[in-house]
Amino acid sequence: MSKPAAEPKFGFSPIPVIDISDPESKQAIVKACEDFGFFKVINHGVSSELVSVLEQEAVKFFSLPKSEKTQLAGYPFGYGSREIGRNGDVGWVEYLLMNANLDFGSMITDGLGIKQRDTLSKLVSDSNTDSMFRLNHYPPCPLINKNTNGGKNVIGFGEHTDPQIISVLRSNNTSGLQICLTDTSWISVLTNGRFKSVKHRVLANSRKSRVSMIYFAGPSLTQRIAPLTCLIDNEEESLYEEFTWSEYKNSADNSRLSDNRLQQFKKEPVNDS
Ligand SMILES: O=C(O)CCC(=O)C(=O)O
Ligand SMILES: [Fe+2]
Repeated sequence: MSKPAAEPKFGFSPIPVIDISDPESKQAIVKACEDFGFFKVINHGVSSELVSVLEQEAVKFFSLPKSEKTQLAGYPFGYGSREIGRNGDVGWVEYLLMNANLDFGSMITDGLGIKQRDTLSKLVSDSNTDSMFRLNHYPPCPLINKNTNGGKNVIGFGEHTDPQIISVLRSNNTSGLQICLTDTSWISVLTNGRFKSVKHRVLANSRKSRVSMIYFAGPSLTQRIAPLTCLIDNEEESLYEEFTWSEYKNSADNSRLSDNRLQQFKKEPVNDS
């Protein structure tokens, strides 16, 4: 069971909304990645029928008896409940994590003005990428009650930055996702600090269930991770030591949800004095 959460230090501010049917949207995407690390997409061309079928299937799956769902329990892929990762993080959530593969990186590459059109998309679109699809279900939470916990928040999914390179999220109409606008400690290595990776969390709801679906795009395990050379100036130093995706994943596997997983790869600042 999750502990009642401390008062949020999460800020609120209008999130950029990007119409990706607009040819100018590529620049807006890059600006949103630099300023927030988060944006809402409209006119994305994914049919509402498809989305609602997927959502209904997710609801059907999570409505199955626990004994049937736990037959799919596994790590890293499979069904899980309450425990997030293997290092003691818990939340008011159950989920199903699957292996998956899509190509959508080229839009961001275009916006960054990278000539080789598919640089980023290649990273996350190989046939053997470490990409995944996650369904989350946050059932109504009876613990959010004035008598039992003073009406405090209950954490559905604790504060974290996503472990992969790009995340695409869709949720039903139940609110709960909060993004932290004041503390963006996770900084993308590939853009040498240019793009932000936003901290976020989900609060459980006392009456309604929340269902979310997220596609996490990642590269292949052997991929070397370093700033894209076309994005850094000649004199600009990389902020991070080089590492492979598999080295990063191994260290991420041993971290807690709120840890900064890139810290160990960060270069020591040079002291001029
Ligand atoms: O359920 C949500 O809306 C977000 C979940 C999330 O942040 C995650 O699965 O990484
Ligand atoms: Fe997340």
